[in-house]
Amino acid sequence: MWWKRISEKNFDRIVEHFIAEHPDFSFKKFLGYGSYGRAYLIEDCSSKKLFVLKCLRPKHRHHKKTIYKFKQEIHILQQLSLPYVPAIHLTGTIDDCPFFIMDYVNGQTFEQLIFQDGAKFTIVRSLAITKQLLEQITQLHNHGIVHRDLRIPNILLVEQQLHIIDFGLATTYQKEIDISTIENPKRAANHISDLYFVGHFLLFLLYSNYKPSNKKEKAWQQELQLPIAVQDFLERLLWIQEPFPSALVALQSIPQLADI
Ligand SMILES: Nc1ncnc2c1ncn2[C@@H]1O[C@H](COP(=O)(O)OP(=O)(O)OP(=O)(O)O)[C@@H](O)[C@H]1O
Repeated sequence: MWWKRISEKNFDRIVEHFIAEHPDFSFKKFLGYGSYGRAYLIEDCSSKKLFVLKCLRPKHRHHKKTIYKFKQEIHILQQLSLPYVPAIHLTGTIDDCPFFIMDYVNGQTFEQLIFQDGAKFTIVRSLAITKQLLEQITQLHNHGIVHRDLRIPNILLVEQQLHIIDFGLATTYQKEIDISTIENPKRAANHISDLYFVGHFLLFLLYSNYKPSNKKEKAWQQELQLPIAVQDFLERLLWIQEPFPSALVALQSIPQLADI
């Protein structure tokens, strides 16, 4: 019956069964879940290539707004054809829940690198990584898409190359937004949102190398004691100072070695 609630565990079994019945794929494991979706690792039986099946969580399967958002993620990924964004290979529904199959990004998220592996990023390395991210974001914006969720679990490193996943909050780039009307930079449908997230991403990288000298927490400007060019750059990303007018200008404004 349509109103019957399926537990997430039962749903995992339904997905596993669906994959087992599919002639092309085999089920490997459950990867994780977010607020909208559950993700599973699957393998193409002939090429042995790994893919991710992302499915709407069953508790949302009758929520029109959530289904719309989920389908928008599919639509956005279908529009993009970029080497650092997973391509979509198949879409469909499992027990009334929409799903899609995309490339598996076989790397580590920056959340894993920093908090599990204890990776430390110097200022120079942090800026080099941020430069790569800004190059990708500039391209995304040129394709008319804003990601709006560029957090450390959604950015992965694969052999020194960054990859971006989870386009669940992405939207089309709106050119005509008056910046003075933006109340929440995280939700803005233009560069302001992604640059704000890049600012936080860069702070995570820089804090990986920070050793607190006393227990009292201070503002990042006092704790990190960054070269002024880096602090100014961060403050513009975070909209503490005048924001950059585009991701391209932010990219062109990355502090150079001589400024550090
Ligand atoms: N293309 C992918 N390649 C590798 N891992 C992925 C991929 N897509 C998702 N994952 C992993 O699967 C897990 C669940 O991802 P999913 O995007 O469903 O949820 P989420 O990131 O927590 O966010 P949301 O709340 O936006 O749905 C996460 O651990 C994520 O790293």
